[in-house]
Amino acid sequence: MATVLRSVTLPDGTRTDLTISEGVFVDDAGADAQVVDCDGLIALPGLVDVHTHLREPGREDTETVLTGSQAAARGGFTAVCAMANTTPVTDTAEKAEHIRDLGLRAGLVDVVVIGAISKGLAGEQLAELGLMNSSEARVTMFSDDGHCLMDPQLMRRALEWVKPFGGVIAQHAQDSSLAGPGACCHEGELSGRLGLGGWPSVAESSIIARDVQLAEATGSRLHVCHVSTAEGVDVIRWAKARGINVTAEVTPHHLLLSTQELVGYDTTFKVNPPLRPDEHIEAVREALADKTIDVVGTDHAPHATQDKDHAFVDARPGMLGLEQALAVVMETMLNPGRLDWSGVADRMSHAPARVASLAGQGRPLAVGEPANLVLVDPTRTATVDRAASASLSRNNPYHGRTLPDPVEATYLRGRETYRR
Ligand SMILES: NC(=O)N[C@@H](CC(=O)O)C(=O)O
Ligand SMILES: [Zn+2]
Ligand SMILES: [Zn+2]
Repeated sequence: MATVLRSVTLPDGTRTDLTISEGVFVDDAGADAQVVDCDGLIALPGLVDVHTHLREPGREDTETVLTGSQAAARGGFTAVCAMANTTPVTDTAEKAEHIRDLGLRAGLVDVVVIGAISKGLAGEQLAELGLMNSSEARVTMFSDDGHCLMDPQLMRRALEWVKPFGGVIAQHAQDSSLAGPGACCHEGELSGRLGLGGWPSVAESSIIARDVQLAEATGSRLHVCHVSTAEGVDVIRWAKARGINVTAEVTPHHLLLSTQELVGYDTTFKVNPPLRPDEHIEAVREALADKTIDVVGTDHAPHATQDKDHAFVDARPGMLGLEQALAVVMETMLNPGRLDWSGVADRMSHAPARVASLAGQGRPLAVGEPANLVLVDPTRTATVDRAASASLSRNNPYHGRTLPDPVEATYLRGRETYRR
C-alpha cells in the first residue's frame, strides 16, 4: 500500500504531495493509499552522519549498534558512519563485516563501516584497507579517529593506498606533541585561570596543513574531522582554492558551545578537540555557510557516567550529538539566516552522502529515488532532557537548554523508523 505525505514543504519551499510505494517515491498513489497530513511540515532528505561512535563491540554498556541506530533515527538520520575505535578496533574485513551485520539486524539506519587506518589504531602499520574495501562491508572511509595519525609517511601510504578505489582518509587533526594527553581546554586565558592543560589551535591547523599537502602530493582524498579552529578553517580554505581534494566537517557542539562551558568543570563538556572561544565559533559557522566546511558530523561519543566522573583532566572526552544535531544546526545556522533549508539539506544529507560515497542516501526527494526522509516541524521547541535519550549514555551537553525540537518522523526506504 502506498503512503501519501500530503501537502509537505520541500527544502526549496515548494509544497507538494510525496507518494511512497515499495521504498521509493512514485507519482501515482493508486487506490487505497494511506494519507498522512503534513501541513506545516518540511521534508528533508534523510540526514547522513559521517562521524558516529557506536560502542559495539566492547562497550555495549554505553551504546550498541541498535541503541545508536535508535538515537540516530530520532535525530532524523537514515545513515551513520560508525567510527573504528571500538574494542577490538575495526581493522580487518571480518570485523568490518560484523559491524555491518549488526547494523542490518538493527535495521533502523544504514550503518556504514569506517575502517581503521592503522592496525589497532597504533599508528605504526596500515590496517587491511584493501580487504575492508572489497569485503561485504564495502569500506571507503578510513580513520584512526580518537587518535591523530602522526607518522607522515604512513599518512602518505594510506592516501596512496585508497586512491585507486576512490577511498578517503579521515583525520583527527591533533598534533600529539603540541596537544598531548593532559591537553583538555582551549589554550588561552581561561585554561590558565582554570588550571587546565592547554590545547592550542596550532595543534589542529598544523596537522591539517601537512595533510592537505600530502593529499595534493598523492592526488588522493582527505577528510578533516571535527574542525574547531579559525586557523584550521583558513588552511582548508587555502587548500580548496588550490584545488586540493579535501572535505571537512564541523560538529554541532563546536557550532554552539564555547570554552566558557568549562568554568564549572563539568566533564560533560570535555571533548576532543575542545570547545573554543567565540571567534572560532564564528569562523566555523561562516565556513559551514560558504562550504569551506562541507558537512556537519556529529562526533556522537557516548560515555558511561563512571568514565566522566573524574577530575576534568582524567575524564573521557566526548559528548552525545545524534538526537540534537538538527536542532543545533537550526539554532546556529538556519534561524540566524546563515543557511536556508536547502543549505541544511546539503550540509547534513547531500554532502555527507558524497563524502562517504553512499549511492542511496542524500538523494533528492523525487520520483524514482529511495524514500529516505525526515519530516520536520520548524516551530516546535523543547527543553532537552538527557534522561529522555534513546542513547544508553547520558553525556548530553544540551541538557537543560531550550532548543528547536524539529523531528516528527523519519523514513528509511519508505519504512517509518521513528515517529514522535
Ligand atoms: N571526540 C571525542 O572527544 N571523543 C571520541 C573520539 C574522537 O572523536 O576523537 C570518542 O570516541 O569518545
Ligand atoms: Zn576525533
Ligand atoms: Zn570521533
